[in-house]
Amino acid sequence: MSSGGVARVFRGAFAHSTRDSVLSVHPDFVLGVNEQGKIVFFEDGTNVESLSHQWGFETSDIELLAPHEFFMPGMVDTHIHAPQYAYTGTHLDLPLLDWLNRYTFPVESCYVDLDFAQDIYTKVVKRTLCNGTTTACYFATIHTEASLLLGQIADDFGQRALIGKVCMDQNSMVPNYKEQTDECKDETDRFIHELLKKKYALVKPIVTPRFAISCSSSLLSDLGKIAKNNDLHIQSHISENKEEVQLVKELFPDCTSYTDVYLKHGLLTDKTVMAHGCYLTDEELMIFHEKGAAVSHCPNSNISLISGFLNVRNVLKHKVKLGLGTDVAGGYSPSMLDAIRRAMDTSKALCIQDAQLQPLSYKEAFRLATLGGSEVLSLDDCTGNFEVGKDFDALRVNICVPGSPIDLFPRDDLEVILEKFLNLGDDRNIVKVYVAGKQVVPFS
Ligand SMILES: O=c1[nH]c(=O)c2nc[nH]c2[nH]1
Ligand SMILES: [Zn+2]
Repeated sequence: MSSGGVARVFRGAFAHSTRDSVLSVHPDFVLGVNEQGKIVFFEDGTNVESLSHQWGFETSDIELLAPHEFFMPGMVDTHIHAPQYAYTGTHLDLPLLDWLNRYTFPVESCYVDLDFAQDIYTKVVKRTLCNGTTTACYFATIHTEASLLLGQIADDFGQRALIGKVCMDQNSMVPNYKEQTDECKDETDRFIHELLKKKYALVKPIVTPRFAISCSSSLLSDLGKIAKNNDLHIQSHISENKEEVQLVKELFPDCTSYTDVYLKHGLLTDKTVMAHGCYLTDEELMIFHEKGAAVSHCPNSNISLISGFLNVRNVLKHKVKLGLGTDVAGGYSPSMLDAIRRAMDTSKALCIQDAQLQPLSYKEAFRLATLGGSEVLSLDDCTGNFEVGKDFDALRVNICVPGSPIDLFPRDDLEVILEKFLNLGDDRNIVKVYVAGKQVVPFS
């Protein structure tokens, strides 16, 4: 395309969320992307002539979408365990703590083997990208080298990612899967500095205490300091299952709540994302709000491990930042479309129990999977929707691909098409994926 600051121009239907609107649909818009992958204009299709003069492109160079196609923002998986992809879709017969001991820790301990890591990590990055996850917030394992490898693979395939080397110095059930406290702190420092040294444009480290049960108080404090000194993101788990909440109470008797454990150790900041939160009290949600900390709602995992139901309405009422996570492999699906569907199912299940509750709409679930996720990861200045100045992270969706699981009818408008895609679509309908303006699916 001609010079003048625009590298690609698309024209067709767009759907996204904004700060003020849970769903904004534009049946005929034009969007321009510059060489740096940033959106430089996003306007009504009737402005195309003046835009072509202003930005110096030929209208014949515009990429036109078909009537059954639309763009939506790439989805943000705010919580996924890359190593657990090795057994996704299996091992869902035990509650959380038994599940960790029986299946998760033995598998995660294998990532000392970099060939094994390379295979699984390549597959999880490719699978999530094909399913429309343009940004992923990953847990890796305790192994620094394999965690760095996950960062390299995400960078190679062009996925935006936060990568966490898992920190744990307590593990009575699988004692070979933990580190000594000092070693864990030193390796976390090394991981952060090695990853930052790579200067990947879209891949950054995130401080990752596994959860309060597998970390000593001393390790939690060290990690709080590391995050503060390096201005880093933090991720962990909180209040997923009743047995876990009870054990945390016993392990940290000086703390008033599970939230207080992380608060006291400097781990609850405006760059913190905590997965699950099914049993957070209103007082704890108020602390989340005050600190600007976020919750990752992982509905597939919450049901699969029989953990609990997160009341999304109550989280939103407390103005706590909220996004969706697949939580592979406690959640059996790596697709954020599944997370959207399970979030709506969970909300409806809660409505069966309480007729006063308002179910989550598909529009709200769409927002959580896109803009909400970007807010959770404090990346909403660069991704989450099609605002000018943000990176072009987008899915080109085609409802009428061969073998499509969706049928369209003449009266289906853009909102109906979007709703059908969210409820019925899959990776066959996601014909192209862009991250920061670069086409990353189909793979080059
Ligand atoms: O769903 C979960 N998956 C995990 O790997 C994990 N570790 C601590 N708590 C956890 N919850
Ligand atoms: Zn998890």
